[in-house]
Amino acid sequence: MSPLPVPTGLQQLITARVRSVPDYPTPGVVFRDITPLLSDGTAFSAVVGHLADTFGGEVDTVAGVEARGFLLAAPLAAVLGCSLVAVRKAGKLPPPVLRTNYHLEYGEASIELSEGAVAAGARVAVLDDVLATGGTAAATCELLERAGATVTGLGFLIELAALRGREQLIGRVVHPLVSY
Ligand SMILES: O=P(O)(O)OC[C@H]1O[C@H](OP(=O)(O)OP(=O)(O)O)[C@H](O)[C@@H]1O
Ligand SMILES: Nc1ncnc2[nH]cnc12
Repeated sequence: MSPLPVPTGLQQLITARVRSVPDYPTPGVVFRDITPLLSDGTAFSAVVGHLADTFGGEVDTVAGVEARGFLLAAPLAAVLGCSLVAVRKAGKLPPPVLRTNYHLEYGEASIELSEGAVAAGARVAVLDDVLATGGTAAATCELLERAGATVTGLGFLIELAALRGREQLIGRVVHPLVSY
């Protein structure tokens, strides 16, 4: 698939509604807070609409990464009429699960996927708010592929380009709506 160009007006809407918080959650990190965007129904609807235009007809399932990825994946799955899969932080899903460990910009974590949550052969869009180092997204792809799914593409509200997350996603379709 080839992602649609993001209209300049939509990019401006997003950047105007993402709050940058220095030194959170640890010194040196600039945290990109999407809650002002979520508070603006028009902007949020435009974001989901663009993602639907991008992934519509190309996927059977939308996978959201806990927690902020759920906020994008759930409305997208509903608009597309696709199934929704939750990729969760370790310990939140009942067994049996597939699990993997990964590194974050500000720590380490493990994520899990319920066995049987995604159909073998399903075409999946992975959704998250931020692509930073790419550890979360790469780990999510690994879990989905271990489950037998195909990752058609990954959608992000924000790419933090300096953290070079795309290097973890070489060969994949990566579609951020804005890049910082
Ligand atoms: O590209 P990476 O370096 O892996 O970072 C990106 C991930 O970090 C954030 O999640 P976080 O783990 O902070 O969890 P949250 O959504 O529950 O706040 C963000 O929502 C992405 O999932
Ligand atoms: N700087 C950042 N802001 C928001 N979410 C993040 N996830 C990883 N890095 C982040």
